[in-house]
Amino acid sequence: MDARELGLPMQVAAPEPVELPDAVTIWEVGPRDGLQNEKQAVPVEVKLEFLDRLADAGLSVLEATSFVRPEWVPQLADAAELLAGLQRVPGVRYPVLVPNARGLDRARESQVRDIAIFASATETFTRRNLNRGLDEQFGMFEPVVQRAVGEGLSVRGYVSMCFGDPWEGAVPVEQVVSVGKRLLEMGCDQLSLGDTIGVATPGHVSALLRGFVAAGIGVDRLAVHFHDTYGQALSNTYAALQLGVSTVDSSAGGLGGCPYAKSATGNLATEDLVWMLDGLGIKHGVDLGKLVATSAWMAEQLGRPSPSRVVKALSS
Ligand SMILES: CC(C)(COP(=O)([O-])OP(=O)([O-])OC[C@H]1O[C@@H](n2cnc3c(N)ncnc32)[C@H](O)[C@@H]1OP(=O)([O-])[O-])[C@@H](O)C(=O)NCCC(=O)NCCSC(=O)C[C@@](C)(O)CC(=O)[O-]
Repeated sequence: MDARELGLPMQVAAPEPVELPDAVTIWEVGPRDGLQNEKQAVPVEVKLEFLDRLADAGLSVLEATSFVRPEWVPQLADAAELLAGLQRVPGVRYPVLVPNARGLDRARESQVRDIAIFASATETFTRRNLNRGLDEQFGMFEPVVQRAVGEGLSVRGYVSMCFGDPWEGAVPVEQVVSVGKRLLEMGCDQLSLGDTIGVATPGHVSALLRGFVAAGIGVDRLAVHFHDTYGQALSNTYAALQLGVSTVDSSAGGLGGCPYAKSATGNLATEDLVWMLDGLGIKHGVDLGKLVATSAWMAEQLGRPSPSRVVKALSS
């Protein structure tokens, strides 16, 4: 797909910078977003070692897997087996994706404490990813969120296609804010704003975040989730940090992609993020050496090199 035919990237002027946060929570999505699109089966033992090594490297939030319909994402069909074998490290959270009541039942059977629902800002992607219409998705999520909150779970709400959609082109800020607002009103405690196909640029990121703030939603409730298709993930993250966002999603070694958005490539690499945060003096709690060794090991398991610049630079 050539995003320029869709009017992307959208040109939005960058705003005045504000102070950067002192510390950032890295929401590591490698085990879930990173592996969900792998063609070859990844053995559950490899996934477990991946999770253990990421925890040992100091990551405190590890998005472990998804309790989606196994036919839709076969790579994560082993979710229950994975969580049964997981040695949970105290202080580390292991959120999972849950789309519906059946997913929540399965997650609860696996003693999950943190879940994430995943909405889309566009009609087409909602249909492709959830087999539901844009409005219909809320009817699916609402009982899940209500029950999860009632049972004391934390609930994150993803919003996909926040910037551009491969079928619909540029996505208006108001459309994204409206979807995000509904998820927060439902009871989600945090939103993760996804650039699913990696077409955003820093000015567009600022405009979206300002749109949320103007709607009364503080940046403390927002996380950002960038894919690196056009090489903008790190600059986009910097734009979000400038506006006070302090939760950033990334994937060890830059693994990733969405099986229902073919133009989605890997996520922002956690190593690249850590390198930048180190340079800015922002705390994150991660041991970069251990993380790079983990991604180099994972690249061997998958039989291809990591796309992360920092992994390449530090493991050669
Ligand atoms: C939402 C559904 C389930 C609808 O899928 P559906 O086919 O419409 O399912 P249904 O509701 O019609 O149910 C049909 C059958 O599936 C079963 N079923 C139904 N749900 C489940 C479940 N949870 N676990 C196990 N089984 C399930 C259900 O019990 C029933 O079984 P039957 O009664 O016929 O025997 C499907 O579309 C789905 O699983 N979609 C997930 C797609 C996905 O995981 N995409 C990737 C994640 S999103 C992403 O990566 C983006 C993100 C988050 O990273 C941010 C960004 O980058 O933007």
